Parts: sequence; structure tokens; C-alpha cells
Amino acid sequence: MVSIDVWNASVDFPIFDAKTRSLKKAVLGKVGGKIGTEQKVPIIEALHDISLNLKTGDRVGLVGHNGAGKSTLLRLLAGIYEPTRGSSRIVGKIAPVFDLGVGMDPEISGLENIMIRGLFLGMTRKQMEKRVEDIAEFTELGDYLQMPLRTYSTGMRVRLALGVVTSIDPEILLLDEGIGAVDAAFLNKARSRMVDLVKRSGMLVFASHQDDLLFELCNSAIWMDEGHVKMQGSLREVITAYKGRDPYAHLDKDTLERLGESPVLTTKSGEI
Ligand SMILES: Nc1ncnc2c1ncn2[C@@H]1O[C@H](COP(=O)(O)OP(=O)(O)OP(=O)(O)O)[C@@H](O)[C@H]1O
Repeated sequence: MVSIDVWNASVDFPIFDAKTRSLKKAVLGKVGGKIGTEQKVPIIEALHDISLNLKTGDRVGLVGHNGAGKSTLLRLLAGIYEPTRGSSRIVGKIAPVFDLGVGMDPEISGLENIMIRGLFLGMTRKQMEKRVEDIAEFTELGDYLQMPLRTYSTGMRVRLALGVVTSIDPEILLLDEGIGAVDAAFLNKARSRMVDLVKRSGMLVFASHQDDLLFELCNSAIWMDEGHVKMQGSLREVITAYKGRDPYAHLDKDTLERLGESPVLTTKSGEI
């Protein structure tokens, strides 16, 4: 069993080199966290009084405007950031996939990078040895896999990284949206691997601005706004409130069936 519990947690970033006078205007900005300027050192309150209880089987999408606190929350859930106030408890092994390039070495070959990246994400060498061939085939990189990573284009690097990420067996999978930065054709190919990956994971938390990926991978959502949890509920309810319209309303019958959704949004209190 895996679980993540967060109690009244806040995360502050003190900004030591900011000019307080010019910052006062930024408080009125539409995106980003709250900037407090009362103290000598300005503080960005990236997360404010967050309480969450996530358990096995939860597949949570994080939505919200730029700077709303999604990435900071993922890093808090990963144990990378300690709460400035409040507390958190993580039970389970975390696979944080925040930046597809992390753990890659430009000087070694694609094949060697597959192994290194797998180890970085918590797999054993034996497990990775069994999967290397499958990953190599998925990437369609052919002889390039013998070449140093520095000779790869951005898209080729993402293919490699995505191949490895979708081959791991995580207990808790934390995904930041970088995963969407592949070309559409390849993402389509990766989609079924992503779905399988999420099925194998004990828990998923996924920050994304892309509705279709959220529909595919998540069953509930949290709407972050200025460092607060503005709403938590079923994915459809939260996205409908966040966007101001039901995004499933225009999906065709087959897609709705595949996602296990009905043509109209119903809540406990009935249709809306
Ligand atoms: N390392 C940092 N130092 C200072 N401020 C930070 C840092 N990381 C994030 N912030 C601030 O915290 C707030 C939340 O940022 P975060 O990256 O969590 O937002 P986000 O919802 O992931 O945004 P986006 O959708 O643009 O990726 C923002 O105001 C941002 O400026």
C-alpha cells in the first residue's frame, strides 16, 4: 500500500536578491504565487495551507494557471521540498518524472543512457537489462542508439527518455507536464505505454495543461490557484469548473465509452 498525507503544508521561497519596491506591483499579477513584501526579504508563498490524503489507486490530475503551484506541490509530494510550515508523510517509493532530461549523460551512448536513467528511476540493473531491447525498439532510433547522446536532436532525446520512463514499475509516479513535449505522432505511439505505466503504478499525480492526456491517465483532479487547493473532485467536475465548460461534451461516443464517461456530466446532486 502506498499513501501520501499532507497536513496544512505551506512552502515559501525567500528571494534574497529581489528589489522590494519594484516587487509591490507584481502582487497584482494574474499568474504566479503570492509575493509577500512585509518582511525584509520578499517571500513567494508558492503553497499555502495544503492538506491532502492520497492512497493506492488514486490517479490525480493537477490543473491551474501558470505559477499556481502545481510543480511545487509535486516536489513537496516527492519529498524534494520540505514544508516551511505544516507536515507531510510519504509511504512508498517515488518515481519523480519532472524533467525528461535529468539523469542523462551527453557523452555516453543512447543505450548506456537507457540503463543509467532506469537506475535513476529506482529500477535494478537486472530489471533494466531485460527491458533494454524493448525500449530500444520503441524509440525507433536504430543505429543512433550506439552514438553519444550529444548527437541527438531534442525530439530524439525525448523519445529515449519516454521509452525508459514508460518501462519502469513505480509505486508512486509523479509526472510534470514535460512529458507532453514530444511530436504528436510519437505521443500517440507512447499513449498506450503511458496508460499501461499508470495502470502498473500504485498512485499517479500528474500536472498538465493538456486535457486529453489528463482524460487518458487520471480519474480525479485538484485545481490549484495561487498556491491554494481551489477544488478537489472527479476529473470531469474539476476541469468543467476550471474551464467553465464541460470538455467531455464534444467527445465522440467511442472516446466517451473508452474513458468510461457518459455524454452528460452528472454529480451526486444530479445533472449539471
Ligand atoms: N525555486 C523557486 N524560487 C522562487 N520562486 C519559485 C521557485 N519555484 C517556484 N516559484 C514560485 O512559486 C509559484 C508556483 O510555481 P510553480 O512552478 O509551482 O507553478 P506551476 O503551477 O507549476 O506553473 P506552470 O504551469 O507555469 O508550470 C510561482 O509564483 C513561482 O514564481
